[in-house]
Amino acid sequence: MTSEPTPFVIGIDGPSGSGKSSVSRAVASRLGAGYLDTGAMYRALTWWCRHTEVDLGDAAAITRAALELPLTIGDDPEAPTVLVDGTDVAEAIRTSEISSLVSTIATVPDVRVEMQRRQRALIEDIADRHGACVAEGRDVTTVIAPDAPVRILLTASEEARLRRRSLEVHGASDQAAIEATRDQVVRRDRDDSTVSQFTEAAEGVSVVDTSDLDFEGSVAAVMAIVDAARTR
Ligand SMILES: Nc1ncnc2c1ncn2[C@@H]1O[C@H](COP(=O)(O)OP(=O)(O)OP(=O)(O)O)[C@@H](O)[C@H]1O
Ligand SMILES: Nc1ccn([C@H]2C[C@H](O)[C@@H](COP(=O)(O)O)O2)c(=O)n1
Repeated sequence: MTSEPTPFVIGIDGPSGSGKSSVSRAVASRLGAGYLDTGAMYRALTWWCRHTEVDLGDAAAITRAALELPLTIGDDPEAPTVLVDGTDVAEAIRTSEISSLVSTIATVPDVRVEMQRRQRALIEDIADRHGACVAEGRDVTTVIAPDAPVRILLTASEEARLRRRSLEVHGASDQAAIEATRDQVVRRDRDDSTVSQFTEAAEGVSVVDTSDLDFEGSVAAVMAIVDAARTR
């Protein structure tokens, strides 16, 4: 009798601008795996709260919105889709407004419980259907999938992360562009790290520092860890 191969889960956490989303998508594509961007789920909830005029100072109202959130998230790493109540919000959730508000939502404890419940179910489903799932965020390696066979903390220096994000958002990395990006990177990480541990690797989590790597180098470093785990 042959047994079914165990679905393979790769968890990648890290601070803002470390390259989690872009590297995770590239790795998932190379592996033919499904992809889950857990941060997109918090962003979608933030968009939904704004859209339905939820008071962002009211934690109970935000929690109710999280429980009711009509979210459909795609798992194709080449084209990850995010629909809320049938509306395509993939672009709308990346605005500076959502980036600056999302931590307020993501630090409500009961919101996290609901999002983590959804994320565990999604990872299981994606891994079952594709044979493997690359899931990225802030607490995948520690809370959502602490038993995943591959767990990676993708880091980069604050300077590198600010430079990357300001290039992406403002098309420049001069001092003015860096200052305009600081809130979305440094303040957001400070707020987010009050509820998740993504600045230091938990036991058993491999660290990939991308500060001095180019994008392909970051992908290759993650692939080397994945390949080693697959042949174990
Ligand atoms: N060596 C590198 N490794 C990964 N990404 C890099 C690298 N150099 C530049 N980048 C670029 O940095 C930018 C930020 O990457 P990405 O959005 O994947 O980060 P992130 O960790 O998911 O950030 P956030 O949590 O804020 O969404 C992207 O435009 C990416 O192409
Ligand atoms: N597992 C996760 C993923 C994300 N968040 C929060 C923290 C971020 O500010 C926000 C958006 O994530 P991003 O798109 O920047 O990766 O969502 C979290 O708390 N836990």
